[in-house]
Amino acid sequence: MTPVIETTRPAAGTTPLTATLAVRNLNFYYGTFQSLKHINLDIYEKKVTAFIGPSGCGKSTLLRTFNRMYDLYPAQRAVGEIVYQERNILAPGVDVNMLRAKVGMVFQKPTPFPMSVYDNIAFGVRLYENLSRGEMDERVEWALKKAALWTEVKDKLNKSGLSLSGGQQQRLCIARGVAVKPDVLLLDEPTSALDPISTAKIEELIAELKEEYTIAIVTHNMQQAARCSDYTAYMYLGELVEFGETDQIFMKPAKKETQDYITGRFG
Ligand SMILES: Nc1ncnc2c1ncn2[C@@H]1O[C@H](COP(=O)(O)OP(=O)(O)OP(=O)(O)O)[C@@H](O)[C@H]1O
Repeated sequence: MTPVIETTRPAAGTTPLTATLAVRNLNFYYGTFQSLKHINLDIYEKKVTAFIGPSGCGKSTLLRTFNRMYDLYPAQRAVGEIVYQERNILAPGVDVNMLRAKVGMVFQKPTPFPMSVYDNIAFGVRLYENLSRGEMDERVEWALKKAALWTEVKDKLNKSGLSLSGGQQQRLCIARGVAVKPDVLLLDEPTSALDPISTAKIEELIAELKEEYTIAIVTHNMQQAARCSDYTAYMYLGELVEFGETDQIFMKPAKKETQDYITGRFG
């Protein structure tokens, strides 16, 4: 098969992989509608996993199971196992607030809180830690540096987060997620509302963040998946069609459906 999209990342190393999240026979229901069917896959530690597939195939639904975001809605139900730190996070009795601190999420549309840049970061940290003012200042600076935003906002820490540009707001949301020191960052189409320069900044940021965090990203942009991710999952109609190293998925997909989707012959 001819290469479909060239990837430029180095080949995957030989270091053994650790599954930060192990998804086992996961099914998901919106009321009576089943939107995920028997999903099995591992999200590897300190790797970027991209979820691709046509609209409505279940990418966001799957991402939202990883920190039980769906729990906020009574008719939504996940059945199966997602093992994180040797525990099934779907089981009753899991501390969902703690889970969401460890498995943070950034949404498609930037969602800063209507408060200062500083407080956007400090707000979440205060929920979990009791830091002195000096320690909090350090944490805010650290998180903004991690999100490659510090130099742009260091003189505007008391300005509203909503006064920043769209790209800056999205990096503020990433800083907010990173500030509570999570293990996993879930990014749901994080650049779809951004211009190419902001998109490039977020992609660079993803490459840096994966040194320390496990990242799962939903994207409609094939080039972005090819550029940013180490592993790619192709989904269709609630099923996981193919999962593998990004190079393999984009250059030599095993399934014809995957090939058709990434070459644009589908949908
Ligand atoms: N709140 C909801 N209530 C009922 N059905 C829903 C709800 N949210 C999503 N669905 C359905 O679940 C399926 C999966 O939706 P999901 O949003 O996960 O897809 P997606 O792959 O992320 O799509 P997109 O790329 O368009 O964002 C779709 O059939 C959708 O209509």
